Amino acid sequence: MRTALTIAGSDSSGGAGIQADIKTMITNGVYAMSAITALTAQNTTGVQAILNVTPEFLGQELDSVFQDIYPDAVKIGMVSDKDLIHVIAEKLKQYKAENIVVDPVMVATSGAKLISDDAVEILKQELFPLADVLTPNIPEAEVLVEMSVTNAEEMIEAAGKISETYHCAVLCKGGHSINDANDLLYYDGKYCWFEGKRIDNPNTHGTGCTLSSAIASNLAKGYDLQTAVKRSKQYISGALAAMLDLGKGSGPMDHGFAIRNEYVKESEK
Ligand SMILES: Nc1ncnc2c1ncn2[C@@H]1O[C@H](COP(=O)(O)OP(=O)(O)OP(=O)(O)O)[C@@H](O)[C@H]1O
Ligand SMILES: Cc1ncc(COP(=O)(O)O)c(N)n1
Repeated sequence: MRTALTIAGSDSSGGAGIQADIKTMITNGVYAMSAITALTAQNTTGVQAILNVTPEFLGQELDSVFQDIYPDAVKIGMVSDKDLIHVIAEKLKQYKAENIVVDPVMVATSGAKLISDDAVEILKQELFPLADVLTPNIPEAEVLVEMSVTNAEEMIEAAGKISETYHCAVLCKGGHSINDANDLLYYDGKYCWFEGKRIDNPNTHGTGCTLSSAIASNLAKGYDLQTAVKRSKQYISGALAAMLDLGKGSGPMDHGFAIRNEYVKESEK
């Protein structure tokens, strides 16, 4: 069986972070492992508290995983502290990790800041150059290129700049755009769109985590990047269309859709 590792924060409400990643990896047909960067006390209305693990402990988690069950792909989500980012970069290099998907998580759907200001710089310097694909949403792309992104042309320009700077593919996600939910993949100086109809569902807690984990799972299974993104877009659309409505704020998605319909059987092929 192919294997995937998520390096991310725990979300006590189960909608985002490690919990979303593991649900996604299972339903996308890979064995899921985790190295937790932080515990969050969080729900659909906000993030109430964050407790980072120590850099030493994160290093031990990564040693435990890499020295035993080597992951076929690695997804990196919330890492709020620069020393933690440093450890991740060192370990990914030491173990020659492959198929690295970096979701540059900055702000939660609920508005809470999930990364310290000085950590963004270290993320750019140390982790982005190791990534095979970066998956910023529009506000994150704006921070990374210091320009506003309000239409398709600006998405192409921003993704192109990020791709050229860090020498990796960039998937600029369109969930925050006004009209459709079209995502743009920029790689090797080319780009292509993955079109999605906007689903009228306010419960989008964890969409970014889910998409990046689905991409990592599909890369782990040996799909090329374009196919991995295509399958992952299909997965996130299915999870949103299931219209789960839990909690008082922007609720989580229903990964069970994949078990109830043919997605799981299909993903095992
Ligand atoms: N209402 C929607 N209808 C259809 N697809 C959506 C919708 N909202 C988000 N998506 C899709 O979900 C994926 C994640 O995109 P989004 O821009 O929401 O990322 P994000 O902001 O990082 O997510 P998060 O909510 O975890 O922070 C993309 O494929 C995007 O197109
Ligand atoms: C632990 C953790 N990781 C990532 C997110 C971002 O997800 P979202 O923007 O959907 O809240 C989050 N809220 N919590």
